[in-house]
Amino acid sequence: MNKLVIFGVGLIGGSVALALKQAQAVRHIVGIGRDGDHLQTALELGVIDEAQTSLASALDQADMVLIAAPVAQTFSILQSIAPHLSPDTIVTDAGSTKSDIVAYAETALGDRHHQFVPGHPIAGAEKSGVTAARADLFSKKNVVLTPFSNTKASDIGKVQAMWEACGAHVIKMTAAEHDRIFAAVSHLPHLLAFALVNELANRPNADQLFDFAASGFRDFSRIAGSHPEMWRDISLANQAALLDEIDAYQAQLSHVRELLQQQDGAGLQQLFERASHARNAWARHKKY
Ligand SMILES: NC(=O)c1ccc[n+]([C@@H]2O[C@H](COP(=O)([O-])OP(=O)(O)OC[C@H]3O[C@@H](n4cnc5c(N)ncnc54)[C@H](O)[C@@H]3O)[C@@H](O)[C@H]2O)c1
Ligand SMILES: O=C(O)C(=O)C[C@]1(C(=O)O)C=C[C@@H](O)C=C1
Repeated sequence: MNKLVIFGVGLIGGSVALALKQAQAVRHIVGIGRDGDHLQTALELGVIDEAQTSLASALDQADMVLIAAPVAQTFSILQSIAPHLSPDTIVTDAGSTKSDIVAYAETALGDRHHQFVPGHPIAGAEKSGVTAARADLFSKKNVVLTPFSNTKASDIGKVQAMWEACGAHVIKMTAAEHDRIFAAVSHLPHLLAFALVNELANRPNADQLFDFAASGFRDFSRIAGSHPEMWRDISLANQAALLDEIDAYQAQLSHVRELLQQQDGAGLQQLFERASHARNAWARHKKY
């Protein structure tokens, strides 16, 4: 690829840039950001080749545009690029939700929405910003694409090739299926971690509790250190699926509470065995 434009050069946008540079899969990367200082850091670190404030200059001769900003920013970013978008430029994104993004693309790009290929790399961290970016972040990780039915196969193929150059494996599904899956295995776990840490932090003896918290707490709560704006946007965008997951989790928690209240050791053991077996099987298979 000759020219890539990245909106949001943070953890994800920066890691894509580093991975593509390492693979020598791009000649020139232009960054556009909300915060000039962050973009300057990205330039100084050599993550991007050019920091731009002019959308017309940035989009001129661009092969691809990657939107890697919090998902609620996507609509205004798409609206701002629409007047400068040439028919040969492919637009994609890295947002953690997809039904909202698909709707944004249809509204903001109108009959040119087929130029947009929605995407989501299933890799990340609780750290944010370009200083946390890594060239190997997507190595052997999944990337989900939820393409429109009227997008050219060759355009989808270019986005797939971009992620494969980052070392990722690409899978396609519908946006609705994507949002249901990630509500269960990503969005709910983040909400639970935020809720637990918030509840403990509000207690009068929070300092004492955190002093004694060890590796169990560390592993459960790591993702509560994640970016608040990013997770606010994800939660609101995937509200319906997330509410269903909260209900299912609350029912399970009530069941555990009942077993405990009844001193039902056999019931608790059976539940813990099932969960432990499933978790260990996942870990063996995934090797994360
Ligand atoms: N962090 C993860 O684990 C992870 C994983 C997969 C996907 N994602 C998704 O990737 C996107 C980026 O997440 P991140 O972790 O890189 O966040 P980040 O905070 O590290 O980076 C986001 C960048 O976007 C910039 N930005 C915000 N609004 C903007 C706007 N209107 N125009 C241009 N730039 C803007 C911010 O200044 C920041 O530099 C989010 O949509 C998130 O849902 C995150
Ligand atoms: O490793 C982490 O910190 C993550 O939260 C990464 C994680 C995930 O839930 O697995 C978070 C959100 C993204 O959309 C994709 C990946």
